[in-house]
Amino acid sequence: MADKLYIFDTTLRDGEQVPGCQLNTVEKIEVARQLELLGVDVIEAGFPVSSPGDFNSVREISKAVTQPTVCALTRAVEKDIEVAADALKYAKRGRIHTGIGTSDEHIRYKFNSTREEVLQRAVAAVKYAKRFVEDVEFYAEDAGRSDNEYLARVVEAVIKAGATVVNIPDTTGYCLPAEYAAKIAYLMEHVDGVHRAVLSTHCHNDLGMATANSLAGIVAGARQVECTINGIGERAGNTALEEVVMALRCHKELGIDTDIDTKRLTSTSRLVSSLMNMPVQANKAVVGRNAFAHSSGIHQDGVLKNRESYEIMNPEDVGLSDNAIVLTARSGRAALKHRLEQLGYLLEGDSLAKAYEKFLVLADNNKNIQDEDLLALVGAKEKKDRHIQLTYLQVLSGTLVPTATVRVQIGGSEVTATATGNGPIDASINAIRTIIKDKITLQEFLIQAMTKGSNDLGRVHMQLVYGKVSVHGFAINSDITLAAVEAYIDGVNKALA
Ligand SMILES: CC(=O)SCCNC(=O)CCNC(=O)[C@H](O)C(C)(C)COP(=O)(O)OP(=O)(O)OC[C@H]1O[C@@H](n2cnc3c(N)ncnc32)[C@H](O)[C@@H]1OP(=O)(O)O
Ligand SMILES: CC(C)C(=O)C(=O)O
Repeated sequence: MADKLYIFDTTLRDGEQVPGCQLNTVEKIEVARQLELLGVDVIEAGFPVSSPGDFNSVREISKAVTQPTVCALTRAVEKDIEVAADALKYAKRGRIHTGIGTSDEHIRYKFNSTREEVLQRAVAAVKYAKRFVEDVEFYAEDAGRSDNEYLARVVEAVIKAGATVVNIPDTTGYCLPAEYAAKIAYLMEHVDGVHRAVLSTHCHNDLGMATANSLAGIVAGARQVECTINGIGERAGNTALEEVVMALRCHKELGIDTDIDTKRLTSTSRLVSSLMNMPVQANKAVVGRNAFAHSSGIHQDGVLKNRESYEIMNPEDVGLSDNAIVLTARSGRAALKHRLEQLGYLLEGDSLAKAYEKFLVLADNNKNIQDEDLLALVGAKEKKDRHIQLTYLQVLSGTLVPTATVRVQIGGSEVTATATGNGPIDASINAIRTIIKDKITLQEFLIQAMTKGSNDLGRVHMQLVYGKVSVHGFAINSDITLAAVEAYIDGVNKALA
């Protein structure tokens, strides 16, 4: 049985500190609900004293989610703690996250204070927060640069004062993984009563080591990780939730796991990216556009022979339908053959070699090779020359028996058929089946919105089987019934050809 790592998501607090990423309450609730579905343990919903808007967001999120703990950030200041407690009033499980800087840089310059005074303020803040909630997390800001001996004294004192979780932030993203691991190990070893609280990591990415540092801290004994979706956060960002979660799934030998439903990682990443207007870089680990895209011939050949040749994660596990074989001038014959097969063209030997020669000329001059380019390359018939063409479609659907009337041009004459089904697409396909007598089975059917919004284009992909031939039909239309019928007819044409 793996040890549980608690996932503390701070997308709505530290992530939202990014300029331009501010969300309104409705948007924050949407993200919080998605985080709940994703299975995070704690949602840090905001810093209530900072503005009436943030106060309101924390209060509304407290009402909107039931499973995760809702957490509110404060300084080691009584007023902050009172306001946070008020904002958390409706939370089923509320946590106050209070703290103060413990590095000499913070103590000297930010607070013009002394180590002893800061220690006393830390203890007082935890004790004060305990008056309002049972679950109090303490953060030792800039712990990454804090002296370990002093840090251990602070951690011990706040645990004694009732802290349930103690956060050891590498606020400036300064630490090296071994250094951060040694810090957590030092605390695990030298703090009396350390097992009465959970140690937490909160690593920033200033040197690109946030995930590595978090994992190092986890291996050394921390059992909560503070992270954000897509790694957004102050400056260079925070630890990316998806990276830690998938690293632990890939490295089961560590014996540590989370309750995250990884199949929701991609959709959560896209939601946060679009609401926060923060594009995800194409090569971002786990959720970037290219994270499962293979574009060079040797890799494509390897993946087509066996996915595991170049993939350590299954794309389905992070919520993608499949990996992507992207055709470029660096692709080889295996990838071209594979894509053409998907389009319904089986090329071998000489014909594949000829098509590949033409493909390379095309790819050297075009960054994006479209399916239409490939079809032209193999001399596929234009749509208007296809054996079967749709000329008319009418569907009735709603609270009645879905019915479709379909008219097609087939071998020079027009034929009309009407059928019912359990929905408009089923009815339309049943009508086509009464016209085309050949036994063609629908193996797979996928409808995808191309971007978002109710006026979006729908892309339909159907896999059809005719005897031993398996073909793929595609179509795009803002009317998804029409797109489905066109995709079916596209597949039928390929199968019969
Ligand atoms: C590492 C982090 O991410 S911490 C979280 C960062 N997030 C934010 O700062 C967003 C929300 N912040 C705010 O809205 C405002 O800064 C407020 C409401 C908290 C404070 O606003 P102001 O009262 O105008 O203070 P201002 O922001 O100018 O300065 C911060 C003050 O808090 C003090 N302070 C900073 N951190 C702490 C702390 N953990 N505990 C106690 N006092 C602190 C500073 O020393 C400074 O005090 P001073 O004015 O006596 O020198
Ligand atoms: C407030 C704390 C947890 C923080 O964000 C940091 O230290 O980076």
